[in-house]
Amino acid sequence: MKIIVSLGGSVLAPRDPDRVGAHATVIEGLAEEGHTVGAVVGGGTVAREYIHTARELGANEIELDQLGVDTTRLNARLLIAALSERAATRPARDYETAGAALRRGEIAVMGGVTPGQTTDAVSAALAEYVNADLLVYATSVPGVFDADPDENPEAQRFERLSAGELVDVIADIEMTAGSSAPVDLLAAKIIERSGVRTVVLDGTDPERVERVVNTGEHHGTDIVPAESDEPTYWAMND
Ligand SMILES: Nc1ncnc2c1ncn2[C@@H]1O[C@H](COP(=O)(O)OP(=O)(O)O)[C@@H](O)[C@H]1O
Ligand SMILES: O=c1ccn([C@@H]2O[C@H](COP(=O)(O)OP(=O)(O)O)[C@@H](O)[C@H]2O)c(=O)[nH]1
Repeated sequence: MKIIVSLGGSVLAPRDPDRVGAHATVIEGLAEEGHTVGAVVGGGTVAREYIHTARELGANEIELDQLGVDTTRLNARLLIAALSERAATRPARDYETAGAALRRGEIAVMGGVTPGQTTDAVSAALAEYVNADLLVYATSVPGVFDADPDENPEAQRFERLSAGELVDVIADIEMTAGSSAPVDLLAAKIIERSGVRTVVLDGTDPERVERVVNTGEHHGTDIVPAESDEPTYWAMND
């Protein structure tokens, strides 16, 4: 299968070499099993530290986003450092470069691409560009909820959402540089138009990524194409 894995910066914990190494081991394992694998790495706490400081200094949101992009590329280099020579030697800065690496049988690694989005959108765009079979968001919560679970203990996790429903859920989440969301709005729209099979799961344990790829099993949120005849969260709760 052709798989794009979006590694949330909060999950990669760049100051923890064991965590970075564990994610690299899973990605390498998938490649060794014959899968074509691309990884996109987020900015995490380091990005947010830079963004917070620069915001205090009066930088605008585009300047802050660019700081975030640069930080995601540093984190991407950390993942590359943990991967074997199967991986491209530097983070791809555009989708053509990443796609060419995948065609050569390499593990492509990306960070951010441009201001006004997050690496969630990079992951969705790369998945669409290479016609991926599966897009996995390894984030810091077990899926998409009807409210921020870190703020609302009553938040309910969606087992399944259509891509259109995902857009509706994400649309109200504030988007400033460094803001948090399980999937950003542009990513949700790209997932909707491309119909790429998508799963949002808690990637703290990298083995969950391997399991969803090889068995389809997970305890996160399935984002299914609109025409899916299986009931989604709202249908079940009418
Ligand atoms: N509706 C929601 N469903 C799930 N998580 C949400 C939602 N709204 C906000 N969040 C927040 O989004 C965070 C995940 O986004 P983010 O911090 O960008 O993680 P990552 O590093 O994986 O990209 C969660 O920790 C959660 O607090
Ligand atoms: O293509 C991109 C990727 C990232 N970012 C900026 O970098 C920050 C960190 O990226 P991301 O949110 O994906 O990191 P994570 O949430 O995974 O830590 C984002 O909030 C944006 O401000 C951006 O502007 N364009």
